Parts: sequence; C-alpha cells; structure tokens
Amino acid sequence: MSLLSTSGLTRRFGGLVAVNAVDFDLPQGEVRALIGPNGAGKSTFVGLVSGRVAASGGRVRFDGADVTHLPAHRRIGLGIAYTFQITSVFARLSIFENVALAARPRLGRDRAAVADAVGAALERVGLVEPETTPAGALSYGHQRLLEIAMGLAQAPRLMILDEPTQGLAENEIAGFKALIRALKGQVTILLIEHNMSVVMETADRITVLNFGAVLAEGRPDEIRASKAVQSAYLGRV
Ligand SMILES: Nc1ncnc2c1ncn2[C@@H]1O[C@H](COP(=O)(O)OP(=O)(O)OP(=O)(O)O)[C@@H](O)[C@H]1O
Repeated sequence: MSLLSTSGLTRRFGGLVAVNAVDFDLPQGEVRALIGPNGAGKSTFVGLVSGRVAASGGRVRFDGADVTHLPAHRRIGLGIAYTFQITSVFARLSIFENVALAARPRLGRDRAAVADAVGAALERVGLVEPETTPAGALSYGHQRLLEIAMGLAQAPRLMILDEPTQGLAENEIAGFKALIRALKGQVTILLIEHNMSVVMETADRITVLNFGAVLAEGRPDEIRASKAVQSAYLGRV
C-alpha cells in the first residue's frame, strides 16, 4: 500500500498553477527522487505534503488517512519529517540540543531515551564532533548532516529532504549517498535533488515535474532514456 498518495493535488498562486492536478503514489520503504527544472513546482509539492502550503484543490493521503487539511505540526506527529532547503539548525545550541529538540515531541521527558535517540541519529549520519559543540561552529556540510539527524530523531515514516546536497563538497556528497543507501528500506524518502549523480545512484524511482505536472515517472534507467525528460532538461540527465 502507498504510504503517501496525492490525487488531483493543485496549488495556485494568483494566475499561476504551481502544482497542477498531481496524482502521486509513494510506496512504503521506497526512495523517490523528485526532479524537474527550476520553478517546476517541486518545493510547492512537498510543501503541500508537509502542510506548509495549503492546497487549492485535490487530496493528500498519508497511511490511508486524508491529511489534506491537517496543519504541519499534526502531520509531523503522524510521521512526516521535512528538512528545509535553507539550513534550519539553531546555531547557538549544541549538536545535542538541536537533535534533542527534534526527539522530545516523541519521547517527552524521558532523558535517557532522548539521549539514546540523539546518539543513534548522530551515529547514523556519521557526525562525530562532540555533542556539546555549538551547531554554528560546524562546517556547512556538517550542519546539513545535523539537519538530517534532526529528521531521523523524529523517527519519521516519511522523510522529505529538500536539496540536501546543495552546497556540499564532493566527499560530503559521497557520504550523503552512502547514508541514503543505509537508510533504504527503513524509512520512506522523498528527495528533491538537482545533483543527477545523487538522484541516479540513490533513487528507486524518479518523478519528474515540469510546469507543475508529472512529466515522467520511472526507474533511473527509464528516466535517463526518456526523450521527454531529456528535452525538458536540455540533455542534463
Ligand atoms: N509563495 C509563492 N507566491 C507566488 N508564487 C510562488 C510562491 N511559491 C512558489 N511560487 C511559484 O510557483 C512556481 C513553482 O515554484 P517552486 O519553488 O515550487 O518550484 P521548484 O521546482 O521547487 O523550483 P526550484 O528548483 O527553483 O527550487 C514558480 O513559478 C514560483 O515562482
């Protein structure tokens, strides 16, 4: 069964249809990349899924329940985690406190459980700095890893990653690919990504948006071979 599905999902901004009647299905455990040219509607689509953007029409279903009109915090409670395109860590708080903030809504005041969850999330992303280090002292790449650790600490069922490799160095991108492979099957992932090597090497399937609509969907090899995708991307795939 699909963990996430949308039907006829639409968002208008004035006269512009940013997301146009999108039918989308994401089975549990899949890593799905969402790609498309700038302005195709990718961020708006994941905003509609996470509840940060209100739908103009259509439906969003998560684990069988209609969540179309649920506020974002209620969707987080159901297991939808969203990590931002712009780095969202609290610079003055320690690494530990940042991840603990993400874990506490689920684990409450159980300090030992929170500490365990923080340690496990940091270990999974491979962040080895002392937990007392202020987040603002980390390199940009490590702050992005911290964000992913914050997402994992929520024990999400669906993790939405919005351009997670933007601004990362080559070796950090290699680390990110390995992380996604390690998470495969454990958490369902929806990944907005412009870096085609990340998309092709990590995604089970790819959905291509263009002008707010689904242009193509398939396995990486199918998308690479698609003439429609090649022309929308001017041969970048
Ligand atoms: N709050 C808003 N108000 C008005 N127009 C918006 C708003 N948010 C997005 N848009 C428009 O909706 C369209 C889709 O934007 P969106 O950011 O979803 O695309 P995207 O595929 O994520 O692009 P990028 O790859 O550049 O991040 C664009 O034309 C954008 O200008």
